[in-house]
Amino acid sequence: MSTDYAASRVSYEGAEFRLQRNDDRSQSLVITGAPESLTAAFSGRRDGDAFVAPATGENAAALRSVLPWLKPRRWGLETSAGTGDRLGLATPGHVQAFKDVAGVNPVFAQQSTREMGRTHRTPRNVLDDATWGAFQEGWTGGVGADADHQKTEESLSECAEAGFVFFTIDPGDEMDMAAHDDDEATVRSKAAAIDLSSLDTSADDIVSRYAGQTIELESGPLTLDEESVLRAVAKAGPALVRGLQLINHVEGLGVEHELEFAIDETDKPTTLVEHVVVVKELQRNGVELISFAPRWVGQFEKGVEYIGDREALAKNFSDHAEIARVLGPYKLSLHSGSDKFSIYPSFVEATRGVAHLKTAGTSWIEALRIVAAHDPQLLRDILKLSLESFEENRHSYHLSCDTTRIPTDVPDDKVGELVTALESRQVMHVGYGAVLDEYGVQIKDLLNTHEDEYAALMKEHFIAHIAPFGKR
Ligand SMILES: O=C(O)[C@@H](O)[C@H](O)[C@H](O)C(=O)CO
Repeated sequence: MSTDYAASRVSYEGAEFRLQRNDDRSQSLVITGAPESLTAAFSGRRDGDAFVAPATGENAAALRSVLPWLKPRRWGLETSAGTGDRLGLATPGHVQAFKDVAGVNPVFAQQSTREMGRTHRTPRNVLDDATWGAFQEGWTGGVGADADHQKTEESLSECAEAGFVFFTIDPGDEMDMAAHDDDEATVRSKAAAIDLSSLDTSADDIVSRYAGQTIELESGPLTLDEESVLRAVAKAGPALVRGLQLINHVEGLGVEHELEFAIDETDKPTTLVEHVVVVKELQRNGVELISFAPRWVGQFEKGVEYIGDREALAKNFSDHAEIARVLGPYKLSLHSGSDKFSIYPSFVEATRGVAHLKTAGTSWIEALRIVAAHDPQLLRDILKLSLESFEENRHSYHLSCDTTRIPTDVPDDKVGELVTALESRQVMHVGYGAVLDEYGVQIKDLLNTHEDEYAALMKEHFIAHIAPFGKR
C-alpha cells in the first residue's frame, strides 16, 4: 500500500503532481490529468488516468523541466543559505525550516568536490536528491544550486552540465600564506616574481594602481599603503591568477551562473587591503562577483560554535561588509557556518542581510542522532571507524579536537551525547566518507525508516540556523 507525501501535491498547467512512498520504501511520482505531451518527458507507465514514474535521476531532471520552481536559479544579492546534504536525505527537513522562516532563499543542492569525492556522488546525484526532497515537501519558492569549493575546470564543467548555477571559485590552494607574515624584503621579492600577465598587470602596476589610494568607508577612510598592497600581491596574486582561469572557464561554458570567490579555507585572515586588491583586480578583468568568502578572524571549526573574540569578529564582519558595499555590492559568505549561532546576529547586522550562510556537515552529524537513538551500536561503530580514519579524514578541514578525550565505554542511553561532545562530534563530522563507505546502507535505511523523525530534527535545527537571517 503506497502512501502519499501530502505536502508534495501540486497542480500546474492543468495536471496534478504528487510523490508517494511505496511498500518497498521506494518513491514514485504520480501525475494525473496530464497530456501525453507532458508525461513524455518522464520515464514511467500509465496506470488508469495516472502516470507513475519512479523517483530516479532521469525523472528528477524531467520534473525540473516541467515545474519551473525546481530548476536552479540565481539568487543575486538576496539573502540566501546553503544546506549541503552529504546523505541525499536531508532536504525535506531543510524545506520545512525554510517554509517557517520568510526572507531566506534556499540552496538545497550544495556540495564541494571534496564532499562528492568522499561520498562518491556526482553533481547530478546531488541536484536530483535535492529536487526530490524539495518536491516531496511542496517547496515552490525557487531553489539555488552551489557547486562548492571548485578548484578545477573539469569539476566546474561537470557541475554546469548537471544544472548548477552558483559556482564557488576556490583558488585557496594557490595562496602564499607565508607572505602574510614575511618581512618586507621577502614580500617585495615574492610579489615581483609572480607572473600576473594573465591579469594584464604586474606587481608594479598593482602598486601604482592602488598604493596611496583611500577608500571612503562608512566607518572612515581605508588607506592602502604600499607594503600592504605588495603583501596582498605576494599572498593572493597566485590565487588571483588561478581564480581568473577558473572564472574564465565558467564564462566560456555559456551557462547561467553567478560567482563566489572563496579564500576562506586558509590559515590567516584576509586583510582589508587583500579584499580590496583581489576584488578590484577581478573587476578590472571583467568579473562580477555575487559573493565573496574571506577568511574571517578567529576559528571557524567544523560542526561547533565560533572560537575566538566575538567583538573582534563583529568588527571584522563590519569592515569587510563596508568594503563590499563600496566595491560591489556583493554578498559576504559565511563558510563552515554550521552551529555558530552566537555570531549570526552580528553577521546579519554587518552585512544588512546581503549575505550567504553556507552549511553542510551539520546535516550529516545531526543525522547520527537518529542513529544513536535507534541503533547505539552502529553509532559506536561509526565513531570507532571515524577515529581509525581520522588523520586522513581531517585533511583540509579546520578542527582542533583532542581525540584522547573521547570516552570509549558509553552506555546505550548516553551514546547520543557523542554527537554533541566537541571531540567526538568533530571526529564523526569529518568521518563521513569512510563511514558511508562502510555503513552507508545501514545509515540510509535507518534514516528512511525514521524519515519523519529526521525531517523534524532538521526542521528544528535549521530554523535555528536561518531564523537570524530571515524576516520572521
Ligand atoms: O565539507 C565541505 O567540503 C563543504 O561542506 C565546505 O565545508 C563548505 O564550503 C562549508 O563551509 C559548509 O559549512
